[in-house]
Amino acid sequence: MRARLILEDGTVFEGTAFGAEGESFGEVVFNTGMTGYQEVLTDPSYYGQIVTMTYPLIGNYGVNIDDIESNHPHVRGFVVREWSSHPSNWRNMGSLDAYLKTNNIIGIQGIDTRMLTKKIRVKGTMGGVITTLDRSVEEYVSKLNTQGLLPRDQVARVTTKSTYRSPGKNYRIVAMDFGMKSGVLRSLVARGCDVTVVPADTSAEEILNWQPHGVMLSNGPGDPADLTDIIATVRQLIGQVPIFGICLGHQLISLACGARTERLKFGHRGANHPVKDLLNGRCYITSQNHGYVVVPESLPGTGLELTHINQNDGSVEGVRHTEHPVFSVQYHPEARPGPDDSDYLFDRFMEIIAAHGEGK
Ligand SMILES: NC(=O)CC[C@H](N)C(=O)O
Repeated sequence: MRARLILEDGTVFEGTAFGAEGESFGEVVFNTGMTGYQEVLTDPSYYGQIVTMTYPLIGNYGVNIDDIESNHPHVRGFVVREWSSHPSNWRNMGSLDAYLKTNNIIGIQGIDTRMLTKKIRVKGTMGGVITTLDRSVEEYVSKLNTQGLLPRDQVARVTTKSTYRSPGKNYRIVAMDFGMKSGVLRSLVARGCDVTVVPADTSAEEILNWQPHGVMLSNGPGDPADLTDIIATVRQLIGQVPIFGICLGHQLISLACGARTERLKFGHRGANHPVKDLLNGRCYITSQNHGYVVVPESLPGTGLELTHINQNDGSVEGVRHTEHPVFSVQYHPEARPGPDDSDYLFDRFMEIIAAHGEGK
């Protein structure tokens, strides 16, 4: 069946449908990972986005029940050069096509994903629609240019509805779930932590009532500056308890301290972004998925100092507080998908908690 991807600037890509049928609007972004498509599909940070994979063959190892980062896919659409109809892997439990159909995600394949990616790189992230319907291009373009593409309450839509706990014998951690990948929870559980996962609108008072040794601020979708209530909560927590922020969590810490965030032209999404840790001088290959970034010029006077920089574009990849046990990174130390190079940051969190306990 014919499918089209139409961008807000009027560009039309003709391909064939895979996954579900119909039409789906979203923000068109690209991910450069060669593998990890199931983790990408299920990462709640991609809520509202149509994701293009730049690697030309996707689906070749099928899908399974382990490589998921949440209960179901969150992308609005999936774009590939070619999907593999004959997946082969010892863990394979089904095809990508069937998985997308089951989860009602519309896909398009057979388009020039290289041209699409170059267009996004030049013009920046754009709105788009994948459709198998016969509506006119003009109709779609006018809709894309007039309607607000993404809701502003994305975090409220993907956060846990109720508090849950993963018991452990090590430190008590409260994780604020803004659309948390399960990899974050797994990395804490792997260190024996007793983790209580709370909804995004939980107050600082409620969080401190759990008497946590540390608070984890998770990744999540959308523009961090929209989350004024959560920023106020984070501000109240700083100085009370050790805090580690990942991606959206990092942006919220920065905003809570008075720094600013801005939208990147086309974002960082992939599994091989080089980041330098200024504290140990080493470069790490990191897993990334973000469209916003902390403005470096806004850091002075906030109490935050730069700890990590992106080696490709020099952007802010990590900060720490100079007075309080608070630190954060813009990328994904939990990997999934991507390299485990930055796993040591969870150990750093444990060390910071231990040092904080001794100082009391
Ligand atoms: N993975 C994330 O937490 C993404 C954070 C934020 N939504 C951004 O796009 O920058």
